[in-house]
Amino acid sequence: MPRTRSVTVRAPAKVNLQLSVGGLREDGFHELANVYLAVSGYDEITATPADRLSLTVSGAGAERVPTDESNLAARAAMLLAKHSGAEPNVRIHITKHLPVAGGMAGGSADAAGALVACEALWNLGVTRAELASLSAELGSDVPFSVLGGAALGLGRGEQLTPLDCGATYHWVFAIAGFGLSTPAVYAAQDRHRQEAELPFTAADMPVPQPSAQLLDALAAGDPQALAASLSNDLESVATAMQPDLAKTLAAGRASGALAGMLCGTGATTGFLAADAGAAEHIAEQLMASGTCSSTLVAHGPVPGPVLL
Ligand SMILES: C[C@@](CO)(OP(=O)(O)O)[C@H](O)COP(=O)(O)OP(=O)(O)OC[C@H]1O[C@@H](n2ccc(N)nc2=O)[C@H](O)[C@@H]1O
Ligand SMILES: Nc1ncnc2c1ncn2[C@@H]1O[C@H](COP(=O)(O)OP(=O)(O)O)[C@@H](O)[C@H]1O
Repeated sequence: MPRTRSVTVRAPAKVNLQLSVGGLREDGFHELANVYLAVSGYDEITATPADRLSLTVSGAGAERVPTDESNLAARAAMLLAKHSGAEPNVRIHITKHLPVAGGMAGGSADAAGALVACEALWNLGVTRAELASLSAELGSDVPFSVLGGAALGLGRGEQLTPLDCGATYHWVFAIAGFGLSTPAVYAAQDRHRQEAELPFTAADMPVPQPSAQLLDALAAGDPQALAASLSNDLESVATAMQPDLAKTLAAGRASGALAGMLCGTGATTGFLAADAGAAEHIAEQLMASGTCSSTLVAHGPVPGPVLL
């Protein structure tokens, strides 16, 4: 029996511990070796029975999120309804806390949250693994947002293998006052490779591989070793597009972070801290530096979307 009352889910952000970008494929996506970690910053997604599909958004950056059928959460509800033969008769409300176009997979979190909320509302008995596999058509990051935890993502990021984490890792995220478009950053990386006369197509480049050093450090629960293994191939091109990011990275590193890096395609920067106390200190220093608009102190791994 479908539920008659609202279902609310909180859905986490992600950080990429390794983002190795291989060649451009004919379908317009890049081959990746993408190591994901779900972290404790969340959007909330509420699904309420209704006589048609509708969507509203509130919270930070809500004015930059579409409320029509292009919203990833609305697309998720339509996809699940089609898959299960249900009618997408649901009112979805998203409360944004995650940065929009921030490289933390906020939109993917909203899609994952909508899938989990609608699955519960319509009482479909679809497993989390099925939701993850279904969700790949919504976006490359959405399957990870459905599963959470830590995982290696191959292909365009959607082919997931769960990873062991030997510890909870503490992070500070510096939210920028601007966003960066994911396709624009990937395209800038391709242009850079072409201008440098480097190979840039999947036909001419090897498939990127996960770093054994990173996976060992992650499993060992050693933040110092993890810090030494973090990498993001898109950091230099994104920093060239938004030079202010270099100032934020410098400020976080100077305040005692074990490492600082761009989150995905940005514009958020992430700083790994030795422990929870160090994370609070780094967040204070980052705000005092004036190089970001806000900070998020978070830890990971955390599970995927959870019913509240
Ligand atoms: C860079 C990453 C790292 O996790 O995250 P963000 O920084 O955006 O959060 C992802 O690759 C983003 O995944 P996602 O945001 O789901 O992207 P999608 O909707 O699948 O694709 C949007 C566009 O990004 C580019 N794209 C995406 C994934 C990929 N492997 N190669 C690409 O070239 C393509 O131009 C594509 O049209
Ligand atoms: N539910 C959603 N939340 C945020 N952005 C969304 C959503 N649905 C669609 N979008 C669009 O996707 C773009 C990327 O959003 P987001 O997922 O926040 O960033 P990123 O891909 O950098 O992690 C936004 O600029 C917005 O236009």
